[in-house]
Amino acid sequence: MDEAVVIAKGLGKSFGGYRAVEGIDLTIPKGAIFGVLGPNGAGKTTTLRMLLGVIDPDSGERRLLGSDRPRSVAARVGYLPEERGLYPGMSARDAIAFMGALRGLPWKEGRERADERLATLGLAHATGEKIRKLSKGMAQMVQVVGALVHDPELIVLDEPFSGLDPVNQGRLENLILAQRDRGATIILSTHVMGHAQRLCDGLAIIAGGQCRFRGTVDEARAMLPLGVRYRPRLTGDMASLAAMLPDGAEQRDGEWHFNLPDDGVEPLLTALVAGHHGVEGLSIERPGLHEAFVRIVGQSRDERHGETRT
Ligand SMILES: Nc1ncnc2c1ncn2[C@@H]1O[C@H](COP(=O)(O)OP(=O)(O)OP(=O)(O)O)[C@@H](O)[C@H]1O
Repeated sequence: MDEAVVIAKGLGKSFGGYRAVEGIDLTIPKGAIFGVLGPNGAGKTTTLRMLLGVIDPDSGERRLLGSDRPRSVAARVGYLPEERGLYPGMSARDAIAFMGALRGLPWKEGRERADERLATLGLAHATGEKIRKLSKGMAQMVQVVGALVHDPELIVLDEPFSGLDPVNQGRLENLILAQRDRGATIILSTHVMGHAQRLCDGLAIIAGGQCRFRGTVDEARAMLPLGVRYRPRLTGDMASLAAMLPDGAEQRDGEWHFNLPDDGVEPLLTALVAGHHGVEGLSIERPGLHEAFVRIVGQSRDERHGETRT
């Protein structure tokens, strides 16, 4: 069996007296799209930087592509850092070729790939433009293409969707899926659950510097009970309607939302119909990753309540 592309055990890092990351364990198999999710300040970027060897952990160990010296395998890695930046005077084509050259790709090959890959993304018009003339989102797409131009085995994208319009977000999702299809492993950090739900084979949710969940999207969603959305046909006496619904039921936009009762929805429906509230709409749904994320992160906030940063 192939060794996992990334193995981290007990990674931790302090800045001054502040423990930004503590005890992160990760195993990311070859060919996976792996999401590192978490709210602002959770420790995502710090974790990615430790995995890549941009900074060293002060506790724990990591192996990247079989090496415990991540920088020694940098040519096999593509990295989009959180801080974006390209030379403004370069054309998009040359900026991409330059990033490839830094990772060992011959200049001519880099320029050819730049043209070809921007065209595949529907961005052929950008290739001869100077970076300073591109919009922020377009420059970011160029930087993503540059990070991948040498066909790395491992791709690490820190918040790759931030600042992109919906069309470019869709292009980037397709690009990430195409990279997995060619056999690359992708790690991406985000706090936008929609992207993670569509793309990720596995994920870690980090909050307060610690890993709060590791598993698949479906496993995260299965942590919450099924949800019911109920729209009454006749609203009538709201107090009597609300009294029939399970504890915690909330009304939003004319619909009631609550957890599926243990005995199912049938006894409740019978009571609602008998109580002259009727049923105009009813659905039973698995909660999304968004709800699971809010629950997991909320719990970790409650646990850390009262801690202060020194
Ligand atoms: N070089 C540094 N010096 C001091 N504190 C730092 C440094 N880098 C990160 N931190 C702190 O460590 C914590 C984690 O930061 P990090 O950037 O890893 O979070 P993040 O999850 O990537 O957040 P965001 O989603 O906002 O980018 C934060 O409290 C941050 O202020």
